[in-house]
Amino acid sequence: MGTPVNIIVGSHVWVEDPDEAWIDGQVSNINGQEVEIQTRNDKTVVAKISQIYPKDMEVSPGGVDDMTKLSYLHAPGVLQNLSTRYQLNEIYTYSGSILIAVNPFQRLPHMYDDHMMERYKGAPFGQLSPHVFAIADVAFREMIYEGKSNSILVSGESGAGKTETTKMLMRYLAYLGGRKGTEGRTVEQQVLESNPVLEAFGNAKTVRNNNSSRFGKFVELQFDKHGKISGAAIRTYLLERSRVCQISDTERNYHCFYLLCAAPPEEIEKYKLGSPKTFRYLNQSNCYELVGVSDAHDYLTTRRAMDIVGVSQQEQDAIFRVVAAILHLGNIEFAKGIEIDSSILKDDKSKFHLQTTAELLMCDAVALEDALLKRVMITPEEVIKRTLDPVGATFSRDGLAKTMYSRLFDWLVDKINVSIGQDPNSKSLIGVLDIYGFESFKTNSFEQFCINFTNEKLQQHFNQHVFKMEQEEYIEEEIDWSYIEFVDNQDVLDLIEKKPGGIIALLDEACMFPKSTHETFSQKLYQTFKLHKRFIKPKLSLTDFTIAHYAGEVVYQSDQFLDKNKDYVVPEHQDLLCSSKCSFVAGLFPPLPQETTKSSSKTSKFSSIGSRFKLQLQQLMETLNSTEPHYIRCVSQIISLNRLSLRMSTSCNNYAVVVF
Ligand SMILES: Nc1ncnc2c1ncn2[C@@H]1O[C@H](COP(=O)(O)OP(=O)(O)OP(=O)(O)O)[C@@H](O)[C@H]1O
Repeated sequence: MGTPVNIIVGSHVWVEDPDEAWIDGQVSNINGQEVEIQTRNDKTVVAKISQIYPKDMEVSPGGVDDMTKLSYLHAPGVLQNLSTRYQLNEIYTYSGSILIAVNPFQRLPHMYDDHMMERYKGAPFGQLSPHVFAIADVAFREMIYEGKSNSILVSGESGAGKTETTKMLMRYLAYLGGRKGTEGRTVEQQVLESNPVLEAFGNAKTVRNNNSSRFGKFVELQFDKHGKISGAAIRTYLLERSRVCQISDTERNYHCFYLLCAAPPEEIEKYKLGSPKTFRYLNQSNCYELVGVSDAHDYLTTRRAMDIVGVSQQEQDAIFRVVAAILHLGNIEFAKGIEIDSSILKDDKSKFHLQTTAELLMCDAVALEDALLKRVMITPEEVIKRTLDPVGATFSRDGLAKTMYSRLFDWLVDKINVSIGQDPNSKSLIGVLDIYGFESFKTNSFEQFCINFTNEKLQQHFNQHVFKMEQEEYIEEEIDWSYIEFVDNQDVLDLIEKKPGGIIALLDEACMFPKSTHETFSQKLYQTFKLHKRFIKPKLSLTDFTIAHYAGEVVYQSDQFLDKNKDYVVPEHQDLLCSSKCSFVAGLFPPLPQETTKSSSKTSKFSSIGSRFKLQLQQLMETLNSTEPHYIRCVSQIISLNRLSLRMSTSCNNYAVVVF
């Protein structure tokens, strides 16, 4: 809705434009609720009066460094301000206490050098130009002077600059809380060096970003009573498992695969590797190299970073053995066997890759073949070996690759945490959250569902924070605050996570019931949420479903929801790797706890990715709720500024712009 000001003939206004999102012009005629505008590009546009916005003619040509200084707080005004500043290389702008960071897509070393850090150290907020260091500085000072834990939440869509921003925050906090002149591996050094390691194993090239993090991350820096970093913990969320086996063209698999293929010759020989083009898990896309990146160089950098975060040479060797094994595993192909629904290794090449996989994983080659091709079924009468057809065997192979990779990633995170060490006596912390932003693609699967669930949670946290700030401000000014509107998205959260009866609970139920399909699951959703105002059944599909999220409607394709939700390792794979002669590999597959009683039902044994993720999010929210939050919203480029949806908070000026 347009801002309620008097629009008359001659008023300067903003109106929507299909090319530029918003264009300015002058009102030339008013006819009831319809207004005619002569736009800057000499077009005549007719729009409803409620759809136009007054243009601030007094705003300085360089824009304002804080949106709350704008006369009119509306989407076109805010976007215009960001755009003006961006053209002057001012990538940071405040909106009250929130920082908006526009991705510069170029290195700006002078913005982040030691001199800059020194300038921002202790400077009152708002005294200097908006900057990521200023946010970190406030968090640090609040922690020191008020003894409070703080958190910095970095959000934005893929490629917007969250990870780069997070790195700057960590560097600045390490600068403030580091121990100068300390020899050896300090906590802050290890935290900073954990980046290249996690990026090698958790980042990949996507359509939008050459170095896209395919997991969420919360880094908790613990401080001692002198304000020095005394420990740290890294928590990661929901690594994209499907990428290990499936990539679309122009994208790449996880960086580590290409790094290893570019390793020094003796390692290539040791792991029997070759060009990435020869591996199925890599050659589904034609993209092998990244402009301006040397995989050979990054391999050595990753190795060095692993040294610093405390991964021993022996462990590094085992890690890359598993990475190589996954590549060889992906090259094992299957053909139909003689018996019905059975399969055999397709050819000699497949036999070679099976043999190599077994050697690298230090397990028995025949046992590996059996684990890929057969399933053991235990009935009350007997134990039956069932064979898998080639489709089933391929599915089994990919399942094994994904499980190995995600366990390897979790191992690395645990190792980094153990080696950095926690400070049990720390009284305060600063947490930095770098997590995937809201996603809505042409096809949206379980991953998007979880990502958007996360964003609903964070949005609620943000709403609650803004509401609290507004209340405090009103109380201070002795104004009745009972009429402040509280924007709430609890209804979407209930739809997703309510127990029983939410989508995650229904999905778990479907996964536990052997006869369920994505069709029956979708039917159950349609029945249950027939009247839910946030749930929509699309007219033309029998299995898709739409959720009306706070940031817009997203249509989800349910066909892989059941598979992707099952947190299940095939017992044959578990047994195979648990008995590997390599203690590292065996350690990734620790023996499962024995069933103690016969009555332990399916329900208690069943574990799902969705429910585990829900629990992780709950814990994250508890941590965030116990901290003083600060927000940074990253925006990918000026073009996406136009798409940026903005919502205005109802009252308080300081927190007036709610940016998604
Ligand atoms: N402050 C910055 N200075 C220079 N370059 C930047 C900055 N922020 C982002 N970039 C550039 O944009 C690219 C994408 O940024 P980044 O990886 O941080 O995005 P992201 O929001 O974390 O994306 P994803 O969600 O896909 O991981 C970086 O590789 C870098 O080239």
